[in-house]
Amino acid sequence: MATDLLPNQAIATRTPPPKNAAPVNDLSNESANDQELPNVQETSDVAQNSFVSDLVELTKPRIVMMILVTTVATAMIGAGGLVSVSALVWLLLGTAMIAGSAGAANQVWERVIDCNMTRTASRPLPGQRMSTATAIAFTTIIGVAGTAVLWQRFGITPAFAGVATWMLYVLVYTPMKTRTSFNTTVGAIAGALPVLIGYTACGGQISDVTGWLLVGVLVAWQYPHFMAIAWMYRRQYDEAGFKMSTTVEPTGLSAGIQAIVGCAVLLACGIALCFLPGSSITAWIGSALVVVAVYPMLKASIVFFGDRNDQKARKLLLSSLLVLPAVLLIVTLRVFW
Ligand code: HEM
Ligand SMILES: CC(C)=CCC/C(C)=C/CC/C(C)=C/COP(=O)(O)OP(=O)(O)O
Repeated sequence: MATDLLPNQAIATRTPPPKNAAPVNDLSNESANDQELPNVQETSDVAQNSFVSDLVELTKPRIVMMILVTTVATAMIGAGGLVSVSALVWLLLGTAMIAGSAGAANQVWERVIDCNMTRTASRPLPGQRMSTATAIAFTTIIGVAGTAVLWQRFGITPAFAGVATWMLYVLVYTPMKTRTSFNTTVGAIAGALPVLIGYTACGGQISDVTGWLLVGVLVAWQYPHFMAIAWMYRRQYDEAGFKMSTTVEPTGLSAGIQAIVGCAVLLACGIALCFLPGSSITAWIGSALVVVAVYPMLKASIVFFGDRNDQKARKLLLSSLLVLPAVLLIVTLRVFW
């Protein structure tokens, strides 16, 4: 079973210790008495550090970090300018806690099926490094805390956007993953709704076209982003019983088309955001920059569509991780031009 790994996976993937593995300081082993045993403090420090790192891993930190990037951009777009440091700190803290809670709840839900994929088997729950009760307590605490921070500091709208995203991702998208490949569309909406947290927290209205165009940017971006991943891990998804575009249509042609269409819609939303404040030379410059920013991902999508292999898919994934921040930077700068 091919197990292409994302760069970080090579580090993150570790096989859980066999159930009957002797404990680290097994004093029944004679030779152990002759060796310098690590002192209790060192052992407990290591255990504490690994527990904390497992809690962080439960939140899907790299996805949360990118969500926070979108939050900073959409907050400034909603504010029509700079946002105070204190507001930004509370906004990022609240969003990170809700997003992390969603990621952790997803891992609680998938703790059994995650054992069936090399990519996810080393996570804290399938890796048996944390109890389900601890994970449930953790996701509840940070989810409630994050919602309270957003509600208290920014009002009910951004808090509601966060709770709605949480529920869509955990209670709708996650169970859909083993039933229909349409789950990706639901997941894309869940992954896009957080932009409304930053946008409405800092002055934007939920009825603004701008906010929904930003949602459109994120929804569109997730297709090239995930179709690359769906191809790279197609065998693992299929063997684990997930329904993804590349498992229900194994040639990958559908995945390639969805990636290209996602790039086209992303271009349209980005250009519309540049022209929304009015047609001007800066709108044309901004639009040209959006085209330049999206081009590498569009090219990678077309190349992947024409020649579907892991190497082309990895290039598409990596381009997606660069294109999103670039497009968000351009549409945010448009606020100041
Ligand atoms: C349909 C929606 C999405 C799906 C199905 C999806 C799926 C995935 C998967 C399976 C990975 C690999 C995770 C791993 O390393 O095991 C990944 C990586 C990543 N995703 Fe997404 N994702 C989606 C949307 C998003 C959104 C909305 C964001 C943030 C705005 C995001 C940011 C990232 C980042 C930064 C990585 C790279 C992490 C790394 O290098 O390991 N994704 N995504
Ligand atoms: C503010 C808030 C509630 C934010 C939450 C939004 C969020 C976590 C979006 C992630 C998007 C997404 C579908 C990730 C893939 O999950 P997956 O289950 O397909 O990934 P996996 O296969 O690696 O578990």
